[in-house]
Amino acid sequence: MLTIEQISCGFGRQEILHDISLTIPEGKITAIVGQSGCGKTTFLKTLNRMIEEEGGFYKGKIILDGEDIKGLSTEVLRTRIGMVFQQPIAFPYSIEKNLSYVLKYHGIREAGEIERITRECLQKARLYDEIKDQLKKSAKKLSGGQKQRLAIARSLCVNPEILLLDEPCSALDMKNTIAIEETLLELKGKYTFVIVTHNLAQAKRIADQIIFMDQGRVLEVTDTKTFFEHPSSEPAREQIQYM
Ligand SMILES: Nc1ncnc2c1ncn2[C@@H]1O[C@H](COP(=O)(O)OP(=O)(O)OP(=O)(O)O)[C@@H](O)[C@H]1O
Repeated sequence: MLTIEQISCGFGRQEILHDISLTIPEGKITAIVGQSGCGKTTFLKTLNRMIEEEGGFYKGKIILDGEDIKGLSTEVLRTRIGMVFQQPIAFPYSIEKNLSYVLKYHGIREAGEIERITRECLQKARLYDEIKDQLKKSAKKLSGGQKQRLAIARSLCVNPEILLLDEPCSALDMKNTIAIEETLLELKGKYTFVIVTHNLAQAKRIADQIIFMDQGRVLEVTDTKTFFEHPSSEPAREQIQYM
């Protein structure tokens, strides 16, 4: 569903990622792994054209359902390809309003409909049961793990096809990490997830496909079992050895 054809990208005159071609399968979890600085986040930011907002560029084609994403407005693209960041973002509103303002922005005005989607997305992100009596309270009071699940719920409420997640668990404890992993496992099929993680064990637990990057290049794109049992590149073998 998302095809990447000969992508190179970078900042200023410096090319950071070189000649990447691969496919992100629909309804699966793809994990992007590789050493710090190899370009994982840059690759993720290219997929929804955030790289250009940060003064970067990309060459090549990114095809979403047969259509070059350059033909889509940024607003439509970000609705279809959502993003969750490493540092959880909770806006300084109530928990409820963190989602409802996004829905209103997208033209949903009917109170019952807003309430239904808000509840459904908080449930999908495994947050609803914990906070259902505090929906009017400030989202700033949530814990880091709850904020990250709120960010996931907010991304889901515009019904994206793909959700990009950049190290979503790196600041979280094991309990919250597991809640997020279970959320992704439960929702795959309905959504396509692409997750950057420095945690190989996490990639092994949840991913269907692994993209292994090294120094701005993709060295392996393979199913998770093959990657961990028979890595084909020396850098991947080295990293797996130290898991
Ligand atoms: N906005 C930017 N301007 C210039 N160079 C950048 C920018 N963002 C990233 N880079 C460079 O791109 C390279 C890849 O960085 P990136 O953050 O994509 O790697 P990463 O694999 O995600 O690293 P980490 O695992 O540490 O988060 C680095 O050399 C970095 O300095």
